[in-house]
Amino acid sequence: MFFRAATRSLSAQSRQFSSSAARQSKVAVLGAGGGIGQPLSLLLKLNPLVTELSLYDIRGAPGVAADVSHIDSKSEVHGYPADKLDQALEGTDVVVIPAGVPRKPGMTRDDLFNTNASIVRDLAAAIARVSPKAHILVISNPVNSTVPIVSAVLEKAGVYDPAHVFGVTTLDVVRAQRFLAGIVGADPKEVPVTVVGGHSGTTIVPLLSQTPHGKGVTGEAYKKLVHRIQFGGDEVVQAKEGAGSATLSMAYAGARFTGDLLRAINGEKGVVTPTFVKSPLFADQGIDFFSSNVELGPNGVEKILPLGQISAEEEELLAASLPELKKNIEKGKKFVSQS
Ligand SMILES: NC(=O)c1ccc[n+]([C@@H]2O[C@H](COP(=O)([O-])OP(=O)(O)OC[C@H]3O[C@@H](n4cnc5c(N)ncnc54)[C@H](O)[C@@H]3O)[C@@H](O)[C@H]2O)c1
Ligand SMILES: O=C(O)C[C@H](O)C(=O)O
Repeated sequence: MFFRAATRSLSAQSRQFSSSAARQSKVAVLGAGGGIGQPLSLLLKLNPLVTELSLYDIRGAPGVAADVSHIDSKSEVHGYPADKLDQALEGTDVVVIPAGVPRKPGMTRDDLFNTNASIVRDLAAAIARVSPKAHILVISNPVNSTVPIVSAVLEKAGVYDPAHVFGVTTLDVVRAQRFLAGIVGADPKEVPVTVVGGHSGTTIVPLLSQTPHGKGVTGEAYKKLVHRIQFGGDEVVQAKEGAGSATLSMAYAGARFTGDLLRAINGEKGVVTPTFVKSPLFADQGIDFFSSNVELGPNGVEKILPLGQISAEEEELLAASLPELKKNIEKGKKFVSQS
């Protein structure tokens, strides 16, 4: 039931809600002019649960908005240039942040920290001031650090609600399902995979043993599959040869997670998907942000689900992920405390 909800396709979401009365949901995209921002804005325009779309970027958002606004779905679209961030955020229920620089070959996500940390910090400060009750979906890398940055900025401003801040790790789930399906010859929708931990290299931990198809992949094939899921982002970065990282698959993943949240906000029960949130699961080890299956509800994070039974190999992957995750989280927190 949980997995079915988490893996529902965008078109299924649209079909389900196109005829039912939904509440008003204003969604803002910060970084809407970029490689992810543009197709993400397109996909959000197609979601009937989005009633107003607010597109902001320091470059090009009014043009993207004019273009997307001609699509014959119901929502209103407005574009805002660099000096109109506050207007873009006014009255938003959900803010999705793909603003920031992407990797080039040879870089790690952490190499983006110096540029993206201040971008995300400043956007979070504006959200804290203008729309403090909004749900914030962070795509900008390094997610393991940018989510703690957003959280710390909101905390400093006295408006932090941990149930409203999410790191979007859906692309790891999308990849895990696609790659596993390719190996076992199944439809990706039928091979749901929970991916936990963080969103970079070895902090990405797929729990393949929890699915019948995943359990059947062993030995060298298992090792190769785990590596491909953990380093799928590098595959795209290398193939794009310096022109950026995943944009189209990320737009799909971002729209899927936003759609999941909007369905939960609209009262649908049993919407469960992995996301990187403030979490008690490893807090006793000083890791207070972690991605795991989360049940979403009208107020965002409804319930953080335990990892469940995992294999000895997954125990090892998890143990290997925690020190890096802890370092990334602390780096984000320190950046805000020293700002
Ligand atoms: N979470 C994930 O799974 C995931 C997947 C892919 C990419 N990413 C990350 O998403 C980010 C964006 O990637 P991209 O390929 O779209 O990059 P891009 O360079 O194509 O687009 C980024 C956009 O952000 C805008 N921007 C920069 N500073 C801004 C600010 N202060 N306010 C508003 N907009 C601003 C730029 O003008 C640009 O249009 C990168 O950090 C990338 O690493 C995350
Ligand atoms: O790999 C990247 O830098 C972008 C993104 O985090 C991804 O997983 O594709």
